[in-house]
Amino acid sequence: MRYISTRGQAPELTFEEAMLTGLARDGGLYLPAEIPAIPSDEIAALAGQPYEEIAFRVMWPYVSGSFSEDEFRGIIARAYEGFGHAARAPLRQLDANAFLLELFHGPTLAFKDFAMQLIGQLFQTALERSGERVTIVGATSGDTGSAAIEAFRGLDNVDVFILFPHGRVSEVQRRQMTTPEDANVHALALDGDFDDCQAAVKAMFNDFEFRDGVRLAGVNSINFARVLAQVVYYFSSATNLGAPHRAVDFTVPTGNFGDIFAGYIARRMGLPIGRLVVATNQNDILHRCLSGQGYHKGDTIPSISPSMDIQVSSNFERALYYAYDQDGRAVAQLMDELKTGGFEVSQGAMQALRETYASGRASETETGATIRSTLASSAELVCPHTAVGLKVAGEQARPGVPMVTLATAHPAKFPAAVEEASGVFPPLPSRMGNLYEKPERVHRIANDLGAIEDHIRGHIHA
Ligand SMILES: Cc1ncc(COP(=O)(O)O)c(C=O)c1O
Ligand SMILES: N[C@@H](CCOP(=O)(O)O)C(=O)O
Repeated sequence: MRYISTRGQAPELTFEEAMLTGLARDGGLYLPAEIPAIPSDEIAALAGQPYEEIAFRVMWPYVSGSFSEDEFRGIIARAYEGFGHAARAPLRQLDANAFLLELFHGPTLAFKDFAMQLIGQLFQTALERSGERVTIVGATSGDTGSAAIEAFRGLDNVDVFILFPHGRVSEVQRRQMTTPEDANVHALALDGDFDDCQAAVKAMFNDFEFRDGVRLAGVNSINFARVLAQVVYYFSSATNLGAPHRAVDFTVPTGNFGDIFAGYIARRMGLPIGRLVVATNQNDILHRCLSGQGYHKGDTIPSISPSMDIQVSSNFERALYYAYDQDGRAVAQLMDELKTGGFEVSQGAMQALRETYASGRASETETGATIRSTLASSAELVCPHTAVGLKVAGEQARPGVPMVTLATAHPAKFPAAVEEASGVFPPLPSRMGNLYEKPERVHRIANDLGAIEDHIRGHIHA
């Protein structure tokens, strides 16, 4: 399997090379040159299999040139052994056709663990083989950072630097990033918002001297391995609900578009997903775009679902690549226009997007009301991101078609917002230990590329 850039101007890579490379050298995002299809009978045979077996069968065609079968089975086993639920991604029924896919049983209580635990193992295997070391730099609005730190802390051949927006993540998210004692973990609180953090990471990748000098690697969803790991739970949940013999719809609380794009890949592989519904909070640039208003950046407004407070939705570039018939030049042109504020989507591309994606938004009031109403109707306390999804799923549900909403984080990651909405304080699961009592270690940093690069160069420990 070869991997190509959405902008068409970077070298083609293997899976392992693309995984260790992060952003393509033309600024684009890597994608498999072809998306392998799984025949219907093989999809049917996934029903009832352990999560790890489904993960192997779904991902194997993408990675087989880079890892042996035994290696990859071992990687998957180690990635998910620490999850707090035997099913890894259990489905919970809310009513006749409404389901929650619980993706928060991993070590940091968010869906990011599904991919990050896996790529932690993939990186270790690849780096031990090559004897190389890398510097991981990531941007987070809260969950990617904690999951990345958990997956890479303590490794000798990796330093992990995480940029998060100062004052704009929840206390639990911040503590998950600032309390690990490992010398290779570096939490950086940036004076700016998530988009500033993400722009800084992309700028570091585009500074080739810095990039090559520190052997930069990325674990944001610019890394296709992140997206690939998330394809698996679409298969595990849909086959549990009767796929491939019937279609299933999904609603995905969306910010950087990685999670919902994984659903698109699953659909292209043959999983009968009817609709993929993008659910946004009040930072609704994606909903506006999918409603035909173009993609135009505004100010990011802090919300009670902070992990989705995003304007530049990184993986939307991958969706545009397919909507524009895999025309890298057209994508590069749109991304150039985005630098100065935004772009219009052509009629043909808009039609292609609408064939796959529907969308909706939830205001702050609606998010809080959904946390309350879900608790009342289903005795289920949900996090604000999941509540955004449930509100939109309620509007988009179709008679007779199961609608699965992705429960992307545990409510205990956002206790203040959940308690204010519901009157119930969500306690941290006991496996999180004494997170609230541990000392924090964090470096506050200006939104200045030179200062960030200098800090990173000066703090690589290996
Ligand atoms: C809890 C939570 N829900 C939803 C999202 C949005 O996911 P994506 O960025 O893949 O669209 C995020 C951030 O990634 C998140 O942390
Ligand atoms: N919501 C994310 C933002 C980064 O997204 P990623 O999927 O590209 O890593 C977060 O929690 O950090």
